[in-house]
Amino acid sequence: MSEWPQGYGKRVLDEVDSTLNEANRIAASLAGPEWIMARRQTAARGRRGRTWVQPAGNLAATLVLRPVGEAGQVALRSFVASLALFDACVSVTGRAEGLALKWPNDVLLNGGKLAGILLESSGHGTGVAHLAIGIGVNLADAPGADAVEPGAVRPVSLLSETGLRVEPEMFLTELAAAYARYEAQFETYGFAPIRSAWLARAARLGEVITARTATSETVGTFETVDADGNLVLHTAHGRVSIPAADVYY
Ligand SMILES: O=C(O)CCCC[C@@H]1SC[C@@H]2NC(=O)N[C@@H]21
Repeated sequence: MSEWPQGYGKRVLDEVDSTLNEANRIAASLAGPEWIMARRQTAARGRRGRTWVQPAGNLAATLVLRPVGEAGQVALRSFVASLALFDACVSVTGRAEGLALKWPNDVLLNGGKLAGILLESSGHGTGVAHLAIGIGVNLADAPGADAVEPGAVRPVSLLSETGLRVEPEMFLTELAAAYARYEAQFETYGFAPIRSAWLARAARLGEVITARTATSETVGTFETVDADGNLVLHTAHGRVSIPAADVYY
């Protein structure tokens, strides 16, 4: 069991609309990074405007930061957070087998979606005033397959896949400790080591995948993630670099 990381605050709420909303409300008053956890969310959101379903016993948390740097660099914390999530899963289960990262930042377990991340920021000019990293982990229960769109990875829970019951607050401590380690690495050495570590845990690297946006679909071999965090596919028309999309297998 890890120690709570120094320099990071924590607040635990019984109920809130969304920990991302709470992050927006308190960001200006914070002196340092703060984790907000909620046992229940009444209006949780996922990526691309989707609703996030949070059965009881699952983790819902948001980390609020005031990062230095321009927006593109700040957004790379999506990879920092997904690596931390991966490590927290290893800490609580004692094994990395079956775990993988799906671009841009989902954590998969046995091929199903165990956890998702949603980054939101408020900005001024090219900078970012605060960054909120919202994280949902299906610890106890996963929403039914009907809660996700056709073709999406099926949701799974840690309990159903491993038989392990992990309390949200205990998981949050592992997550916060892992995040603090990767954040320190990112601040000292930049994106390169984070990128390498992420690629070493990537799902479907070298395989044909589909990247979809609201207006386009690209099919190609998953070559790499570049130095800006873009998904790089080798397609019939050459190399394509994709900054934002949903990936389908
Ligand atoms: O679509 C995804 O995969 C991202 C899901 C992010 C869910 C988390 S739960 C805590 C935080 N609060 C929210 O309203 N959403 C994020």
